[in-house]
Amino acid sequence: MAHKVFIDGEAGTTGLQIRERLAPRTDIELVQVDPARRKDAGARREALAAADIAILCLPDAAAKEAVALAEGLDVRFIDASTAHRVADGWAFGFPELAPGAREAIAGAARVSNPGCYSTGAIALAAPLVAAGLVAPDEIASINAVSGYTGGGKELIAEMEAEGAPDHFVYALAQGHKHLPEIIKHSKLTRRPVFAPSVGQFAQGMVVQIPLQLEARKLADLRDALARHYEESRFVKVIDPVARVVPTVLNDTNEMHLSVHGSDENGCAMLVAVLDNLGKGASGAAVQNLNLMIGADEAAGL
Ligand SMILES: NC(=O)C1=CN([C@@H]2O[C@H](COP(=O)(O)OP(=O)(O)OC[C@H]3O[C@@H](n4cnc5c(N)ncnc54)[C@H](OP(=O)(O)O)[C@@H]3O)[C@@H](O)[C@H]2O)C=CC1
Ligand SMILES: CC(=O)N[C@@H](CCC(=O)OP(=O)(O)O)C(=O)O
Repeated sequence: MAHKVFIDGEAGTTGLQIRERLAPRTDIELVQVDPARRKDAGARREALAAADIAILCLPDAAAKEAVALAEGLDVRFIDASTAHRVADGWAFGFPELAPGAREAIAGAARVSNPGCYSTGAIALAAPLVAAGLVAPDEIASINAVSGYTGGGKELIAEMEAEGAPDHFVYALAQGHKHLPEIIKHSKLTRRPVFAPSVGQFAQGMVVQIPLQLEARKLADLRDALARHYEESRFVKVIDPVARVVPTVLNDTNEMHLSVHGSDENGCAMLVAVLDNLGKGASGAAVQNLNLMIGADEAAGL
């Protein structure tokens, strides 16, 4: 029997892309609300009651509201928002994070997806901290550039309007919403300075972590990442390239990690490339859904 899936927020950027990935599948039946009533609490509760799994593609407040609306119902959640990424009782939806993560997601009633920048930052930092190669207080800064769809419908409208900038940096006040999850799930003990930016392109991102090598060699870092991800179908450790282009993995659920720098100069740059709407959002949600329903992890991806 098909699994019933309700995408709450299916008219949004993340929701639409999840719907596109799920619509052709015969093992999934989409539960939908009349578009005119998509923000109506009663209509949403009816959809939640009819669903086995609800995927929340909503602003944080509306995601919390959806969980409250489902009180007493037997529906499992995948939340794409920031609302529950460091909350107790929620599995963190990054199957490649550590041994057991995949099984925890598969058996969970509530799964919270990582943010897009967080996916890149945690993918680089967590295995190196876990291996003892990077100290928990060592990562001083994280830099990133994202396509503008990362900001949802509002930022898309702004960046597609006449006179929009080619590039901007933001979140300079150091309150970016992804920092708590990056710290928690990478097991950092110091808050990194985070420098995200947005470019005049729709999808794709690069996340960078600079490091002083000290006694390490680049190969130590690269080998540890390669070992951690050797079984992964979506996360690959690749050779460094001279120019890192944020859009190369668009419309895929893949993420490429690479270790750049120079042993001679003593500096390293860890780099992650992903599609903010792929492995950074909609692809990750579908991967987690696959695990939760016991389907092939890569189905529809
Ligand atoms: N875009 C990205 O790259 C990523 C986004 N996310 C997260 O996913 C979530 C969705 O983001 P995104 O798709 O970009 O945002 P969008 O703004 O594109 O879409 C949000 C959707 O939610 C709908 N909505 C708002 N309030 C309610 C409500 N009370 N009930 C039902 N629907 C509601 C909106 O309706 P309306 O159409 O009327 O505006 C809109 O369709 C956010 O929490 C975001 O942080 C996570 C990772 C990456
Ligand atoms: C470009 C842009 O504006 N990006 C968003 C984050 C996108 C994202 O990942 O949203 P979630 O936190 O819900 O995952 C931001 O910086 O707020």
